[in-house]
Amino acid sequence: MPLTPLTPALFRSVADHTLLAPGTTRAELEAFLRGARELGVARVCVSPSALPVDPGILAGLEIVTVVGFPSGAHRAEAKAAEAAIAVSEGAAEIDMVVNRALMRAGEWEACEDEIRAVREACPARVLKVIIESAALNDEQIVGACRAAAAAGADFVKTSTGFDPAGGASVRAVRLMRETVGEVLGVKASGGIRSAAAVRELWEAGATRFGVSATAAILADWGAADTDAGTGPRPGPEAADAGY
Ligand SMILES: O=C[C@H](O)COP(=O)(O)O
Repeated sequence: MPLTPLTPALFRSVADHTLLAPGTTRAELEAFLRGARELGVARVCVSPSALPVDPGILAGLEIVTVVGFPSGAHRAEAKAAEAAIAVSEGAAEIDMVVNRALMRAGEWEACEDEIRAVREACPARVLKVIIESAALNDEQIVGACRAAAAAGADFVKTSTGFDPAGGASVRAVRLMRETVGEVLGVKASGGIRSAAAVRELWEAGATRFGVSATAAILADWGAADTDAGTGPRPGPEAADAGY
């Protein structure tokens, strides 16, 4: 099947517009959410402590949050509890960081158990598994993707954006896509700063993007000349249509 061209409108429907900076104040969060509405994105990714968000301020934006973030070195029960609380406070999607020690040691059963514990804590929500691909070798990336699929995750995600090893790469996205086939989504995140980078990652198999530089990316795209700003936000069907 030919790849759907990634337009700015489609990008807005598959971008998780992100603010995960430690120390973000309530006023900064509100400014970020106002900016998200102006950008016309469908979804925002914020820290769990930012929840719940006043629906008046949220104005229909979907909430993605993170658990075990950013190190992943938390107990599985703690990650599951974080996910359950986030769901009760309005999160539509959960991005969990997997225990890196398990992936580096090839302890795939334990890795799968950890992901399943979070899966069971948020059964009706989209679950993404952050594997911090820049810190793993190919064999570890493949193992982590298989564990995520076996545990019932919806997406594998390249990076937290906070690891010195780096963020999303075309190579990792391609390997992750090859491993999960069309069954899971692949979220590219961390260090994505230009429209060209987004398009390259899309062509490599990414179907979702975690980006804090959303405004700069859209400006870079020349989106102001197309449908930026106050245009209609893509409906849920755009996000559900295999992206
Ligand atoms: O999960 C999303 C990442 O934290 C975003 O990273 P970024 O700030 O480099 O775009």
